[in-house]
Amino acid sequence: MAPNSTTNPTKFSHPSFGTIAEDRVIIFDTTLRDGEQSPGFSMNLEEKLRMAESLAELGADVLEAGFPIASPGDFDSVRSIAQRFAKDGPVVCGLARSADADILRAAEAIKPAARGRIHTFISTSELHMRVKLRMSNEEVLAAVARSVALARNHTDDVEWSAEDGSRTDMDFLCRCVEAAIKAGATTINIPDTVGYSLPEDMTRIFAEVQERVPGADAVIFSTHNHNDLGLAVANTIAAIRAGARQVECTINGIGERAGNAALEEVAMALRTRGNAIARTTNIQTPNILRTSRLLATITGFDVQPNKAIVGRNAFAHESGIHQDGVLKDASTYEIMTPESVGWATNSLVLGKHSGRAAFRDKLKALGYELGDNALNDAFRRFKDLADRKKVVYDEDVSALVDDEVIRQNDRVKITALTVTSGLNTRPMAAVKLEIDGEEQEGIAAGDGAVDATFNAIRAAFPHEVALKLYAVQSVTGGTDAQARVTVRFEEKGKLVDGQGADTDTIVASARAYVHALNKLLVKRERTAPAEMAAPAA
Ligand SMILES: CC(=O)SCCNC(=O)CCNC(=O)[C@H](O)C(C)(C)COP(=O)(O)OP(=O)(O)OC[C@H]1O[C@@H](n2cnc3c(N)ncnc32)[C@H](O)[C@@H]1OP(=O)(O)O
Ligand SMILES: CC(C)C(=O)C(=O)O
Repeated sequence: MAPNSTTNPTKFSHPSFGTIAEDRVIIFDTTLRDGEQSPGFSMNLEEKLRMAESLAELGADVLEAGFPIASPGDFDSVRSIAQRFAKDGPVVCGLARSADADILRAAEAIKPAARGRIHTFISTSELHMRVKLRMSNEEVLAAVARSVALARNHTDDVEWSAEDGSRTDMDFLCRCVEAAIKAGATTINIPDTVGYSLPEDMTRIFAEVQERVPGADAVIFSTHNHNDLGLAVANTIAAIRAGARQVECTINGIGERAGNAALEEVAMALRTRGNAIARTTNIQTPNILRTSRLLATITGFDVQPNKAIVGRNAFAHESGIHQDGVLKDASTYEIMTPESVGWATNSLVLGKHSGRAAFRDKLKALGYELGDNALNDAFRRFKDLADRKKVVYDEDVSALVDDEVIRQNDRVKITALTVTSGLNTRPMAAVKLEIDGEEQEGIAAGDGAVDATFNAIRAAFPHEVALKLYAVQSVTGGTDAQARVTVRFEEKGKLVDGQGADTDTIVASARAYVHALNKLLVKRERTAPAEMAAPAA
């Protein structure tokens, strides 16, 4: 049994944290170091400082601020962050290879911090030692002892990592860990550097190392997982359950190649599945979203919409059955509240999979109260629109319902429209109108598709009217946006406006024309009831 497994928790005393509660997991954020190793994600000093501030507010316990030997800029960043947290705040950590120069540079960089850590590492897998380091086992063992001891001369808080630890021979890994502990390491990290492990590998490795290595119960074990197989968070949770007390993670899961375990996912897994995992963090989860967004703004890389916790769709529901469930009780489809991670609310996105419950709810929110028949008519048009349009925005719903409402008592209705137009073709339009219940057809040519359509309407329902205005406006953005068309007629000094909306501008134009025509008929009825609105032929 691992000495600090979930059934036998042990309290730790650590130079930077003192006694650590049995159920506490230390969050080691490496957004500014491993995260920055994502191609294209480099941050300048000012950006790193802003990010460090935000991570501290989020409640990260350790900030790995950079790799000081890598460049003067990296050194300055680590040093500036250490200066920022000179009185209190998170532990500030600098990374170093086992080389003396790396360790001395890291020591100098973290010096101003109230609590500073040197994190030194060396590869322990047979492949890395042979091919990359070209060092023997004994040389690596000596480097472990030497680097940790040197780091301990500069700070009490020293972390040692076995790079490619998860692919390391277990006997050799245990010897290295023992050497690091003997030399004074206070945190031992066993990374899955290339994201190769399965959760059961993590369980085995962490349990075995803690069981076999003398002194293991006096240090904190840490887990650092890459996402090459999409298992970084799963492996992190498995390591925690096998006794790891520190997790290394990044905001939005950024990091070398496919990235690291995402801090927000680990923190929320621990919080949401508290009973099963029995571990907590200091993360102020309502700050998660804004920290994630700050990183996206700084790096210029948004997270994908379906990203857990912080993706645009993480609390959005599009399908009718889910929306209906969420409206009845959000817990039917939400395992955590949106507010708990910083979202203002969840969202019911209207689309072709939505049902009446969500549509009715949206109408209510937009201030419409429709009877059952009107609701059904509007819902039919909404489904038709949703089939043509990827996202149905609030403005689309308003335009659609307004269009429906204004047409309820129309005497003239457009029931069909066919238009042909193009290059070197005379535009032609054919319409079918229903006039007081009777169908009339009209065919006409025109100077363009809209002109032909208006002429065809006049052919089906002869009338003379002065067209004073024709205006098209896009309801939302995108080529699939609805067009909202306004036409204005003038008759005997009186003006009437008509509106029409549709994803097809010509259809919207025809609707607008017919709408204005209906209003004109009503106007005529009012001014000359005896003539009963005969069309002015
Ligand atoms: C798993 C990880 O994420 S480890 C961190 C990875 N991050 C980075 O590499 C980012 C910063 N790196 C850099 O700026 C540069 O690589 C530097 C400054 C560290 C080194 O630059 P250079 O001296 O030009 O060496 P280069 O990068 O070409 O090669 C790395 C050298 O470090 C050696 N090395 C690698 N890891 C270690 C280690 N833990 N301890 C000692 N030496 C190591 C390699 O064997 C190689 O040595 P060699 O040149 O004698 O063959
Ligand atoms: C330096 C170590 C911890 C690392 O980044 C890795 O192994 O992935």
